[in-house]
Amino acid sequence: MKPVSVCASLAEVRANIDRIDRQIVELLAERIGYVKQAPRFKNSADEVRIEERIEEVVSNVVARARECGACPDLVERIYRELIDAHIDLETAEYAALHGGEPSGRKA
Ligand SMILES: C=C(O[C@@H]1C=C(C(=O)O)C=C[C@H]1O)C(=O)O
Repeated sequence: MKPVSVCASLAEVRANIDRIDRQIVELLAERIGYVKQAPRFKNSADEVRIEERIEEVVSNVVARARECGACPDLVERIYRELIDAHIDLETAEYAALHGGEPSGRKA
C-alpha cells in the first residue's frame, strides 16, 4: 500500500481521492468482468447467491483491512453492498445465459 501523504490543501486531498477513485474503478471493471463469468459455471438461479462464499470474501477483505490499518467495519459495509450489487448483475447475466426472468436481490 502507498503511504498516505500529509496534504497541504483541500485541493491536494481531492486530487488524491480522484487519483485513487480512477484506480478503484479500473479494479472494479476487472472484478465485474470475472463476476459476469460466474453464471457459466452455475447450474441454477439459486446458485447465483452463495452465502458461504459471501462470508469468505467479507472475511478476506476485513482481514486485509486490519493489515492495512483501514477501518474494518467500513470495509465490511462497503463490501456487503458491493457484493449485493454484483449479485444483481450476476442474476441478470444468469437469466440472459440460461433464460428466465432475473429474480433480483434477496432481502
Ligand atoms: C461470484 C460469485 O457469485 C456471487 C458473487 C460474489 C462476489 O461478488 O464476490 C460472491 C458470492 C456469490 O454469491 C461466486 O459464487 O463466487
